[in-house]
Amino acid sequence: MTSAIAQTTATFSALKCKECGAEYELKASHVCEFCFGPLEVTYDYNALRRSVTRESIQAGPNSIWRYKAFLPVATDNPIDVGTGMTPLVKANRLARRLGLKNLYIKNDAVNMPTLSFKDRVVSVALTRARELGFTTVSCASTGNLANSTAAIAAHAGLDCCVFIPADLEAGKVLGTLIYGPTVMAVEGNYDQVNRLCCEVANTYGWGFVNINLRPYYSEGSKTLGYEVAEQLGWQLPDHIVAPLASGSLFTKIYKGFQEFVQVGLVDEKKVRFSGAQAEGCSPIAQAYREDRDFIKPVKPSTIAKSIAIGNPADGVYALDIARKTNGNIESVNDAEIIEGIKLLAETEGIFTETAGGTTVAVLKKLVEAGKIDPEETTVVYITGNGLKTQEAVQGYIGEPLTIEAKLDSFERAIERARTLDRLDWQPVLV
Ligand SMILES: Cc1ncc(COP(=O)(O)O)c(C=O)c1O
Ligand SMILES: N[C@@H](CCOP(=O)(O)O)C(=O)O
Repeated sequence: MTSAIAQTTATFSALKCKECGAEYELKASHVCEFCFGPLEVTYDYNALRRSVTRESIQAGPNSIWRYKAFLPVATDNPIDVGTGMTPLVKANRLARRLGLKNLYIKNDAVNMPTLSFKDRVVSVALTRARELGFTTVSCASTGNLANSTAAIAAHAGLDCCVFIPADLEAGKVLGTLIYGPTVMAVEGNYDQVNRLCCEVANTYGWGFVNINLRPYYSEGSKTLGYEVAEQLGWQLPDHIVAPLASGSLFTKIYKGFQEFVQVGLVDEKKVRFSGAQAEGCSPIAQAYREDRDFIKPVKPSTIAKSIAIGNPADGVYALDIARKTNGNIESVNDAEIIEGIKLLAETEGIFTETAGGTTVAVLKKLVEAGKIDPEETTVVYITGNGLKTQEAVQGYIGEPLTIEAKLDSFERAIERARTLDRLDWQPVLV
């Protein structure tokens, strides 16, 4: 079996406004000149139907690039740092705890190279940036995107300058600086960082992955839909639960499923889409609850900093998908987010960051409210790694028991652990 990237003629043809349908050439641009709607890449699905099969995908590399025909890059040598094809874990212990039967975790906490789903979108964006002739790349980030942009730019030999809010977690800041980019820590929240970056993008000839390259960048998230379909044996799940910040990830998983149906790789199915937000930044959940079809921007205040976007670019599209698929959008508070992180770690051995804690906590809330059928095949998207947001659980997970290097010290500690309720299992003696 070869793992070569299939030589394909480009199947993407234009940028199209999601609102008014105006078409544009494939340049670095993200907003419609007529109605200010977002631009999206269009594909020739008839050509894809003729040229792509399950077998041709499986013969491709063990990375997102096995789906290259569905991604907006022309080169046969994309930047491949092993991104994608992360495990789809059958989460039996978590399922039992919640009273579900068919629960899966799509684990992007172990994505390469920087342990979040952002490696997918950045691999696509920087490949496209190179094609469009950019030598400097940039982003407005809540942390994970900065990690990813810096790492993949380093690999590709691109100059890099990233913008983050100044109050990010240490792991996120260090996880960017290590790759040697220029890091601008902006005094302000993500929405202010993003506004500044829009101005910088108008002044400097840089490729901003989530601004002027956004139509290409966002397509990378479709691979989270494709992989789940392939890993479930070329079937769609019944229900997915995913975190929402800008709403882009959510809408692109939906687009990924739809495209696989459209080209005949999977059978049609109505997948329910449920979204998760932190209560301290839940503009989409609020609109959902209040039955509004517009988003009122909010000022974020939550430990879930990676998803703290108060003015979500794709919020209305995420809202629409949740409604039309009979899904839900829920929010949880910071204490529930911490419990969500612990629950996933203790049942499945997966340490997620605050975005994942939010998603697991929302899953629990939806199950308790009877909004997830125990029989449904449900996939929960875990999008980032807990090692980057250790501050969030500090003080909530106990301390190690310090002992002398002597057997009796150990045995006293075992007794102490039992009385402190820190040992709920019986040590086996020889
Ligand atoms: C770990 C993590 N999960 C989820 C999201 C949400 O993605 P989106 O902004 O596409 O909704 C982000 C960033 O926004 C993130 O960093
Ligand atoms: N959460 C992102 C920042 C925003 O990304 P976008 O896709 O919503 O533009 C990050 O990890 O930095």
